[in-house]
Amino acid sequence: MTELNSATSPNPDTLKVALLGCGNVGSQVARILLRDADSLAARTGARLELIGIAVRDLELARDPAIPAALFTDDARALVRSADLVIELLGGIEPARELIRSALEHGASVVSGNKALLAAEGPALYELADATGVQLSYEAAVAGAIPILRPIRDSLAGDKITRVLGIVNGTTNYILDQMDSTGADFESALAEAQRLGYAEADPTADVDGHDAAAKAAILASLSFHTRFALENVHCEGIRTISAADIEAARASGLVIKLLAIAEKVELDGAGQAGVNVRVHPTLLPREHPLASVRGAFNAVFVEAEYAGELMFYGQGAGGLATASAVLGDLVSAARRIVLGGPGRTETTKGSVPALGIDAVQTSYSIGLEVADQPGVLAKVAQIFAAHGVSIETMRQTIHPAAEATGSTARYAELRIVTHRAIESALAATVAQIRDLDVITSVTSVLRVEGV
Ligand SMILES: NC(=O)C1=CN([C@@H]2O[C@H](COP(=O)(O)OP(=O)(O)OC[C@H]3O[C@@H](n4cnc5c(N)ncnc54)[C@H](O)[C@@H]3O)[C@@H](O)[C@H]2O)C=CC1
Ligand SMILES: N[C@@H](CC=O)C(=O)O
Ligand code: NA
Repeated sequence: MTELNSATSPNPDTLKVALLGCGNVGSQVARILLRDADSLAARTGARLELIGIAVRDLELARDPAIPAALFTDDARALVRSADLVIELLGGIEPARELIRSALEHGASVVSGNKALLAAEGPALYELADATGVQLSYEAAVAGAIPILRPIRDSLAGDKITRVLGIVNGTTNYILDQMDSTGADFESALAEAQRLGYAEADPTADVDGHDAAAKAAILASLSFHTRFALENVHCEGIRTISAADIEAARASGLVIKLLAIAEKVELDGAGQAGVNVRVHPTLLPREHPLASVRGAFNAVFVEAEYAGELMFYGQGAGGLATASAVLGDLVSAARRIVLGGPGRTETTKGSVPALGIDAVQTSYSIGLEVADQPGVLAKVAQIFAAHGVSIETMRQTIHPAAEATGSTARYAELRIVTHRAIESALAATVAQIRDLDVITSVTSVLRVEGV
C-alpha cells in the first residue's frame, strides 16, 4: 500500500477506494465495485480500484465473490492509502476517528452512518471543507431514495416549508406486517432483522432514534440550520398495540412512524421557527404515505415555489442502499477527475428549533370510562376548557367483565380532535387522566393528513 493518494496527481487513471465494513451494505458495495468495474470507470472517467475492505474478524467466512486478499483488520492503514473512503461500519467510534483521518489525509468520504452524521455532521463538514474534499451521505437518509441531493442541490433556489416522511424501513415493515397480516411485533421485528433492514441494535429503529437522526439531517439541510438530535422530539412504536392497529383500521386509518420537520409561524410578524419530530401517526388510508408498504420509505417535501414533491423507494436493505453509496462515490470520484471545489453545506443559519408544544396537530384519544350518566359531559367540559374542539366521538358499550367479577358495564370512547396547539392537547389529556370516571387512557396518537 502506497502512502501517496492518487487524487493528488492531475487526471488520475485510477482512484483507490477503501471500504470500511463488510456487513449488509458493505458486502453489496464491494460486489458492485468488483462486478461493475468497467461501467463505473466509464461513468467516472477513472477506474475505481477497491484496494481493501476493513473487517473486524479476518477468520469469518465471507462472500466468495470477494477476493480474500482484500480483507484487512487494519482500518487505519487502509484509510491512509485511499483516495476515497466508504464508511459502512455504523456507530460513533471508530467510524468518527477513521472518517476524520480520511478527510485529514485528503480522501473524500462516503458514509451511510446517520447516527454519526446527526451527532457530528457539521464538524466533519468543516473538516472536509478545510481539506477541500467531499463528505457525502445520501445512503444515510431513506436508503436508496435520492433525497439529500435534491434537497441540497435541486431545491437550493427554493424555500422548504415542510418535510414529512416515512424514513425508517424496519418500523414501517413491522407496522405494515402487524396491519396486513396480523403478525405480532416480535416476529415482524425478527423478520426485518433477517432481511437486513434493522440496525445492529434494533432498538435504534424501534424507539425512533434512527428516524430521529434522519429527521435531524433532513431538517438541517432543508432549513439551512443545524438541528441536533436533542432538538428532535422522538417517540417510537413500542407502545403501538394490535388493538391500536385494529381501531385505526376500523376508522379508515393506518399507523405510520413519521418524521416531520416543519416551519412554524410564531406570530403574525413573520417570526418563525422549525419543529422536528418523530412519532407514530394516524393517517387516512387514502393518504399517499399510507400506501408505503414493507421497508419502503417516502418523503414529502413542501416548498414555497415547487409546491409538493414526493420521493419514494427502498429505504433499507443492503443492495438498495448500496445504490446510494455508489452514486455518492461516483460523484465524488468525478470531482477528483474533473477538479473544482467540493460541495459545501449551508447549515450555518439560525432558525430557532421549537419544541413540540408549539406545533398544531390533532389527537386521537382512546378512553375506557364508566358507563354512567354525565361522563361525556365531564369529558367534553375539559376539552372546552382547553379550547380544543372535538371532531368525532365514537362510543362502544362493553358488557360487564365477568372474568374479573365486575358487574359494571363500561364504555370505550374514541375521540378525534380538530387541529389545535400540541400544548393544549397534551394538557387536555393530562386533565382527563385525572377524572374519577376514567378507568384508563388506552391510547393517544397524533393524526395528520385529514
Ligand atoms: N442496512 C440498511 O438497510 C442501511 C444501513 N445504513 C447504514 O449503513 C451502515 C452499515 O449498515 P449495515 O451494513 O446494515 O450494518 P452491518 O451491521 O450489517 O455491517 C456493519 C459491519 O461493520 C463491521 N464493523 C463494525 N465495527 C468495525 C470495526 N471497528 N472494524 C471493522 N469492521 C467493523 C461489523 O462487523 C459489520 O460486519 C450503518 O451506519 C447503517 O446505519 C444506511 C441505510 C440503510
Ligand atoms: N435500519 C434502517 C436502515 C436504513 O437506514 C431502517 O430500517 O430504515
Ligand atoms: Na437516500
